[in-house]
Amino acid sequence: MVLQTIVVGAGLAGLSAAYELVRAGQEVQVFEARERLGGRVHTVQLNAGQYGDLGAEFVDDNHTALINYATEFEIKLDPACQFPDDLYWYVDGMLRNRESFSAEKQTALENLFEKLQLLIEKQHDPQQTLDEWLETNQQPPFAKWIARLSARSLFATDPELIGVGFFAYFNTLGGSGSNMRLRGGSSRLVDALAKVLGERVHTRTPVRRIQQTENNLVSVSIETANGLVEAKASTVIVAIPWSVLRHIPIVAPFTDSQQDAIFHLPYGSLVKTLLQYPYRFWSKPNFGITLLDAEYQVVWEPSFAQMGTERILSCFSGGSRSVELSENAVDRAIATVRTVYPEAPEIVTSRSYDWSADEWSKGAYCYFRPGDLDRFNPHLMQRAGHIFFAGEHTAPVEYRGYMEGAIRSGQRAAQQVLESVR
Ligand SMILES: Cc1cc2nc3c(=O)[nH]c(=O)nc-3n(C[C@H](O)[C@H](O)[C@H](O)COP(=O)(O)OP(=O)(O)OC[C@H]3O[C@@H](n4cnc5c(N)ncnc54)[C@H](O)[C@@H]3O)c2cc1C
Repeated sequence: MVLQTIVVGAGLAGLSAAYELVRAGQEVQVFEARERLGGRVHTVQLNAGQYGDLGAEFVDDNHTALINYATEFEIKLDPACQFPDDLYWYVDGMLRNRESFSAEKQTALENLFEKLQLLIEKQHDPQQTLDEWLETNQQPPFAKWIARLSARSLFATDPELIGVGFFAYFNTLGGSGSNMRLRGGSSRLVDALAKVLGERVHTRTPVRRIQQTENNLVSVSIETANGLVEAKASTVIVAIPWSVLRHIPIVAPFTDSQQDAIFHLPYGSLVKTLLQYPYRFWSKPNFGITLLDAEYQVVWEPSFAQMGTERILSCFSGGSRSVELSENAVDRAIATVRTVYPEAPEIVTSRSYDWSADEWSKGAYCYFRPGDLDRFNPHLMQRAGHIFFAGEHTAPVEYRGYMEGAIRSGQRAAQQVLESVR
């Protein structure tokens, strides 16, 4: 039997693609390697009915595709952090927000972002890493410190690796600074999409090989409880990270540039650790987002709008520092929180996840090295024969590394499939 469309991967990209195709009256089957759905969206339950997200969590107010789905599925969005008011830095042993910096530091920050803006207005993708640019442009030490910290905390990579063009471009984008969270956790959206798709979604079915055959069908080898099964489809949407795809044999009419991108698109490293405390031990009702130059570079409170006296802190470690945490991740997160709040009590419970060590994501999300925007970007969302691509890495640059990017890419891939069969 020949299926209409096979979707590989049930993260938000694959599920959105399948959902849009089903809405358009197409037949779809989704194959997911893990036992659970959602991929890098992973809500977990903690004590006392509270929950946290080990993967994606924040929704910007310009993430309209996600907000539209949330409205459609009647999932409420709670306010989270508001930028820049809720942003704090732990500098010289003190918590500071932007207003409490000295005039000299404020000017250094303003100049940094102005110079980055000017840089990309002149050159699309300069051949320098963020670190090289900071040094050659003789930025003051405070500006360098903030920029390096931002690379780790936003892009999950090191300033010695990320291209200054991508860093600058991304920093000039974004919503108004008003952030939200899906009430009940990000997995609620995954569950809502999966509910509509029903039995079309299959878990514990890793795809081991993809091949476009001579008769223009795509043959997909799927591992099942009963062994390897071959399925054939007219079109396939591959919605898995390319950090994983590069390890799967795939035969398709790729261009050299597409192959280059599949094999070399880099992914950041990220450990996210949730610490649940018995009570709130900070003075402000809203913990805000605190950036610090430690093993974890960002700490915030995801339980702000949740019931109960327990409070959760999310700790985020990006780049090479996250790789060094290994099995001590929870202890290191506790120590990081105590750097800022020495009075922090013993935790009630914790959950931690290393996304680089995860077999089905092999990294956090993609980033671009110097020159990568020009080298990879034009090829990421192109089809190869009857094989189409979705996933945050194939979204418009401003939505990369976001749930919004995953959803938009899934919707775009579904549209490409529909146009191809018309
Ligand atoms: C720690 C962390 C924090 C984040 N924070 C935010 C945030 O606050 N806000 C935000 O918007 N975004 C955030 N993101 C990014 C967001 O999670 C991703 O951009 C988005 O979820 C990616 O969705 P996707 O569908 O492209 O990929 P994935 O979610 O990775 O889905 C791919 C799916 O394919 C499956 N798969 C892989 N290989 C195979 C195979 N061979 N066969 C079958 N299935 C396979 C995987 O198991 C997975 O389920 C965060 C990411 C991480 C890791």
